[in-house]
Formats: sequence, structure tokens, C-alpha cells
Amino acid sequence: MPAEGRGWAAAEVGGAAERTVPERPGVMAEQELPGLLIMDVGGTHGVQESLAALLKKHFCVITMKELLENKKEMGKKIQSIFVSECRPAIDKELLESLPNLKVIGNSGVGVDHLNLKMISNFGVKVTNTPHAVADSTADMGMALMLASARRLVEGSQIAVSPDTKYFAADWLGVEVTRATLGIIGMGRIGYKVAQRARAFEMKILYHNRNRRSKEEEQAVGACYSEMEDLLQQSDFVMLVVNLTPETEKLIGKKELGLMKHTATLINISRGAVIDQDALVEALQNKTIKAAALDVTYPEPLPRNHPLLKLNNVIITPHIGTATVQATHMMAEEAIANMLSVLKCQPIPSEVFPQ
Ligand SMILES: O=C(O)[C@H](O)CO
Repeated sequence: MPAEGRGWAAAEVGGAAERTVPERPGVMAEQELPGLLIMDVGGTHGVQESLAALLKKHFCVITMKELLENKKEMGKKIQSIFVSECRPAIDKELLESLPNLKVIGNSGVGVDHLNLKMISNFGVKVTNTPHAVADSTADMGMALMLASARRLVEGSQIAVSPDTKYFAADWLGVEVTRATLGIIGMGRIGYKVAQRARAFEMKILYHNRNRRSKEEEQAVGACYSEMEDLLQQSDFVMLVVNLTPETEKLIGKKELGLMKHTATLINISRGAVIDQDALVEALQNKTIKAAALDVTYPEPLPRNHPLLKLNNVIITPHIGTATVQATHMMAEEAIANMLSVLKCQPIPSEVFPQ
């Protein structure tokens, strides 16, 4: 989808009067392209080539290898860093070697892997891509909820296994339709989950730092709820919060104990939002019925981790934004952000240290 298709990209490039290369609108002449260090380009999602091509339209792309080969010369050229899915560390030493760095464009909404305070002490801005990730992550939440409820992974294993009974009468899933969904974190993604859940006639409860407006609540049929009530009433609890010091281990033994024995916990935010040891215990003791996790800590889990041994758990490898569309939109949104910083224009999505 072209960047112009999204409101957030309005500041992507300067107006026509500023353009220096008419045949490639918005792109500066080759020698003027600002240096961009790619920390990693979508290594897990198989779109490296096309993303690099997109970035090269606006930047003189420099790889880590090139930087390390000629630190002094290359270091001076770099004005921006593009951080993709692989979440490489940006440390003090790297920042010290880039005297002209102005912006780190994170591809993705979560910035918990970046030390925002340290980066801002270098006078460097950080941006993220909240718009580009919203649909694909909300879809992922729905996919995990449905997969867990209808036991898709087990079903698939039965279907392909030569020696299991094809259908067992005691092997039944539950319906999502008209069940109660508790959404913890009603930001952009949480709201999109609610929009989708409405189509399943779900009763939607939500908890968020800030309450949504009456109109927004009514549009998706969501009711604001205290955490405790939400946990006690929901058949499915979905975590959609950012990872911050306040949300770390938000769901622990006490919270799991409040949930229904028949409830499922779904996590599409960050692994550390759940106390994982408490979750293992709750799943082993059947305090809750099941969990469906796109995120864990660490990622991936060590092969001998108890979560991997439980049959009431579905785990996916942090693929909430791993779609062709989202990956490209994230790059476009990151480019728009970084160019805004470099051109001293209003920045669509800047992230500040807390
Ligand atoms: O933070 C995000 O947007 C996703 O987890 C992808 O990295």
C-alpha cells in the first residue's frame, strides 16, 4: 500500500517545491541522501530485498559490516538507524561512533528493547510505527484466540498423524461466539481487536489506563471494567499493553487465580507482561484452561522450558506483524518518521523516555 494511503504518512516527504529530483518525487539527489545504518532488515520475515530497496529510495544505506570496516568515515555519514524485527542492541559504544546520528526509526510499536533515556542523552530521537502494526497484530490476537478455542494445533496434529484416532468424541473445543472477551490495553491494537470481536457477537470488557470515549465504547460495544472484574468475568483475556516498568509481570499468580478455570489467556504484547513461572504453574494445575502466546521471554524459549511441554498452550514465534503488508507499512512509516526528523518537520510518531 502506498504510504499516501495512510494518514500517518502525510509528513513523509517535503512538498513538491522542495523536491530536487522530479522523476523520483520526494527523493533527494544521490549525493544528498542521508546515511542510514540498517541494523537488520526483517531477517525473519523473508522480505530483506524489497525493504532494502524501499530504504534505498530515501537513504544511502550502510550495513553494519560496512560501518565496522571503516568506522571513522562511515560513522560520520550515518544520520539515522533503521531497527527492524530482529531487535539488535543499540549500545553506548555504537552511539559514540555516530557523531551525526539524529534519529532511530524503530520498525514496530514496542520500543522496550531500546534504552530511550540513554539514546535521548545523545540528542537522538526515537520513532515507532503504531499505525502500521495495528491490523496485523489484532488479526494475530484473533487467530490465537480462535486457534486455542477450537484446538487447531491439536486438530492439525491429529489430522496428519498416522496412528491417532481421527476424531475423538471427548475432543471438543469451545465457541468464541458470544463468549466474554477481556481486553487489557485498549490502545490502537486493542481497539482493533474489539472491532473484530464484535463481529463474533462477543461481550467485550476492557481495562486501560485511560478510558475510551462513550462514542468509541459504543461503536464496538465495549464496557470499561476494573482489572479484577475483567479477570473474573472473561472467558478469554487478551493482553495488548506496552511493556513498561508498570506492566512488567502485570499478570501473576494473583491475577491468574482470579481468572475462570475455563478461561484462556492470550498474549500479543510482550512476554514479560506475564510472570511466566506463575503461568506455568497455573496451566499445570488447571487454574486456567489454556494460554495462547505470541510472545515469551526469552524468545525463543529454551527447548527444555516447561511451557513447551504443556498441551494446553499454543506458542507462536512473535509473528504479530509478520505479514507482507505490515512489514512494508512499518518500513514506510519508519521512513516517514526518520525523514521528518532529518527535515525538521513535525514527527508523526516520536517516542519519549518515560
Ligand atoms: O512491537 C511491535 O510492533 C511488534 O512486536 C513487532 O516487532
